[in-house]
Amino acid sequence: MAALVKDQKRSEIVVDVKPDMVIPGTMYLLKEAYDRCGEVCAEYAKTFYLGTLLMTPERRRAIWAIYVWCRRTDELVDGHNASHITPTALDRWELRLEDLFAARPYDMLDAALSDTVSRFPVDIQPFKDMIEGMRMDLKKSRYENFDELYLYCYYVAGTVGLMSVPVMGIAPESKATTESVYNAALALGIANQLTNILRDVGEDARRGRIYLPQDELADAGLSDEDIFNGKVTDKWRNFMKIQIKRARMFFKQAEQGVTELSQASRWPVWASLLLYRQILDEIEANDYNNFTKRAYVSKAKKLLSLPMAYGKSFLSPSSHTQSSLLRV
Ligand SMILES: CC(C)=CCC/C(C)=C/CC/C(C)=C/CC/C(C)=C/[C@@H]1[C@@H](COP(=O)(O)OP(=O)(O)O)[C@]1(C)CC/C=C(\C)CC/C=C(\C)CCC=C(C)C
Ligand SMILES: [Mn+2]
Repeated sequence: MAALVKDQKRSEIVVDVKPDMVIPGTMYLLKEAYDRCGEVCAEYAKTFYLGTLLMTPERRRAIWAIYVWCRRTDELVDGHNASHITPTALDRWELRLEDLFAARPYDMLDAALSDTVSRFPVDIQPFKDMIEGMRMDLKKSRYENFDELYLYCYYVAGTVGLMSVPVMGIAPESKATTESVYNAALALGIANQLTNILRDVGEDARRGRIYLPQDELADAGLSDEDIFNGKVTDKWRNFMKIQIKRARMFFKQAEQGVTELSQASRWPVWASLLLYRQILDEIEANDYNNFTKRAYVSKAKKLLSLPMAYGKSFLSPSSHTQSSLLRV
């Protein structure tokens, strides 16, 4: 959060940015705003930031602006001041979102996103839905079944995919339907969030939260108490195997869509997909102890993923002979 608040003074300068009208000084301020988003992104998500460097400059800075808005939204409920956050504060954050979509940004980071949404066909709904996910997080700490958990994952993570595709762009030569690409983007968000949840079981339990389907826990002969006790048993291992399998299924679903994105956008997406998916391998390598051991992908493995992602980014989009993703 320090990176977000570091330049509060400068943040008061940018108001009412009209993207295509050059008011003396405005372009400079906008550049500064985007640069700040890049810095935040580099600080919080180094590998992902590296990945964005291959994108076209306009797309790259737009993704940074979206990243920063998501990070700030998450910080509202997970950051240092989280205990003071009420649904009213989230309502105010949503009004601020509406203002920035109407070209009335509140601070410099909002100004960057305001400019982004004026340049790319980004819809406000996924942003509103992410705020809804944060509201859900404030009032709910258990999920009855996978449907309920899926909805939460859509709100806080699937939305990121929907926000990003209009910026990343679909390859002009792709024959895939727009709908299928959005579905893949949604699947990547869900896969990432399920992975997050499986990695953080212990950490979340210590905050009294269990983001696992209660009915599936019961089917596996497990209760909340077992999670709070944090003992790795065969019941737990079997339960985890099923959860990991499902997360991998969503990653698989996402894979086909990555190839349909514009060439320069594929690398960062492949990189994040490969990196995040490896967290699941690490949970297995930890013998499913996600209570006291944090699954962590080593720097060496991370580095190895980058050329692999780069290679995959040259796979061609679907041709007219591949039917499952066809654009109609
Ligand atoms: C066709 C196709 C596959 C297109 C690609 C679509 C795409 C770019 C999908 C991105 C999916 C993605 C990276 C989702 C993020 C999921 C995530 C980790 C959400 C986290 C939510 C809250 O969880 P929690 O509080 O439990 O987690 P922490 O303990 O706090 O970590 C989030 C933290 C919500 C906030 C999300 C972000 C800060 C990430 C935003 C990322 C982007 C805008 C960039 C996406 C671009 C790339 C290249 C991955
Ligand atoms: Mn969080």
